Amino acid sequence: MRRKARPGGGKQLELVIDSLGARGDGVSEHEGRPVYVPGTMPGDRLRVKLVGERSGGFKAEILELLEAGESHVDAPCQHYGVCGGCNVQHVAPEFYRRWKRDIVVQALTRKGFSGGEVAEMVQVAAGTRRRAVFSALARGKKVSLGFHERESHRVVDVIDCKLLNSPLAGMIAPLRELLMVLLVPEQEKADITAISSTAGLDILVVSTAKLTLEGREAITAFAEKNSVARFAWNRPGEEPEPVAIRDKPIQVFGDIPVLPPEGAFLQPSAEGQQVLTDLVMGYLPDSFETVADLFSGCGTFTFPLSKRAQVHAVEGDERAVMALTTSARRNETTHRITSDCRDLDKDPITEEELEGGDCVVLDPPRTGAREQCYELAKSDIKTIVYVSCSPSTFARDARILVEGGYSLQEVTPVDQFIWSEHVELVARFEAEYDTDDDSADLDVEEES
Ligand SMILES: C[S@@+](CC[C@H](N)C(=O)[O-])C[C@H]1O[C@@H](n2cnc3c(N)ncnc32)[C@H](O)[C@@H]1O
Repeated sequence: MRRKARPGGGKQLELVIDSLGARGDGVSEHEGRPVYVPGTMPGDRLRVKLVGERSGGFKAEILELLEAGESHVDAPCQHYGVCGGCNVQHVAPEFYRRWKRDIVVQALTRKGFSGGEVAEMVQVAAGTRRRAVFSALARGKKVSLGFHERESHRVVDVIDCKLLNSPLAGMIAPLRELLMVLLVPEQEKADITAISSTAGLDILVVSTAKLTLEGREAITAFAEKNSVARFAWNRPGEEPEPVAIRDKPIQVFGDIPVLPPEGAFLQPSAEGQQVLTDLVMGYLPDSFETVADLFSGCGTFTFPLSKRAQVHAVEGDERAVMALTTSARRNETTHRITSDCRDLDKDPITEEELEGGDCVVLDPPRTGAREQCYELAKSDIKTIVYVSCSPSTFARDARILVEGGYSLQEVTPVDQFIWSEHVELVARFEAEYDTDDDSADLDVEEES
């Protein structure tokens, strides 16, 4: 039988890296096509092997680093190069800051913006991650617990992770021990969302493994020993079952305590949450009466916003809306909070529903908020603050808003996903002066 030809042919060559691509790989050129080499930097001289195709070019692996570029530094983590979590730990801090900010600038210039709107990037420190999703896999008598290798289903057995805060980092070894009881008998796998809260860890395991009596007892003992507030088990397609509840894993938004559902979306670090909240608050006008908080989650921005105005929070996850409304009912906020569970892609808040509102804050998932932005573009909302975790879908949506008569005033990149190619941002749009508006004409005449 003939063996399938390997893309790139396994060919070996020597090259020099020219730039760092948007996915964090060094980029060079071979036969007029780009060559992407993970773990490399501009100025690196290397011997590589072509191992596949990517984006009209080649993927390559390093065989030997012959000479390192001046911004190529040693990665601080022992799992670097294998773990898919952090692919740019080899980049010197100053180069890293410029490269990450530039990802935002380039996404905007591709959509016809000048890029001059982009402010300096705000960085969150390593060692602060309070929410992480781990993978676990039983093989024989062992369980690997950590993160996926890059572009692979293999799990890197993480000993030490530089991103995690100390409660999460300290949980890895005991959790691995526990998973031996839970996953080894059936040789199962699991996804584990772990969140640190003021009351202790909040852990959700999603797995098809059957939970035995021995497993339940092991979870209870683990929870007692490791300051776990809540430990829930979730078979896919079923509701999460709380197996051990020792306390309420409360999160605080503004100064309002909220009890999120198991495995809830939260900003990955408390520090990042504060940075984003401060930017959102700072981009809103000094005084306004109403604001819609779209894609509100459990109320990260809703509660701080409620100190300044009446808030209407809209979110697609029913359990998150429940957490938000329960907390709004229990805790006095200065202004009223209303909420709605709604799919904003299929059923965006319409131009008519937005009528008379002052401001909108939106924080969609990576796919952006195209349908919602078409409605916003037609509305008479004065200020829109857009929080995004994807510069490219943000730039697409920004173009919709600008074509609808908004101006993009400022964009601040935020680095919460440290040592990865992911970058977040907060942006402010203002409604442009409408010359067809008679009342606006009148105001100008009266002033002059
Ligand atoms: C990036 S998170 C932001 C959540 C919140 N603003 C925060 O900072 O914690 C995006 C939120 O959008 C929600 N979501 C995703 N798709 C949605 C949709 N089509 N309609 C409404 N909400 C959606 C998710 O459940 C998630 O809570």
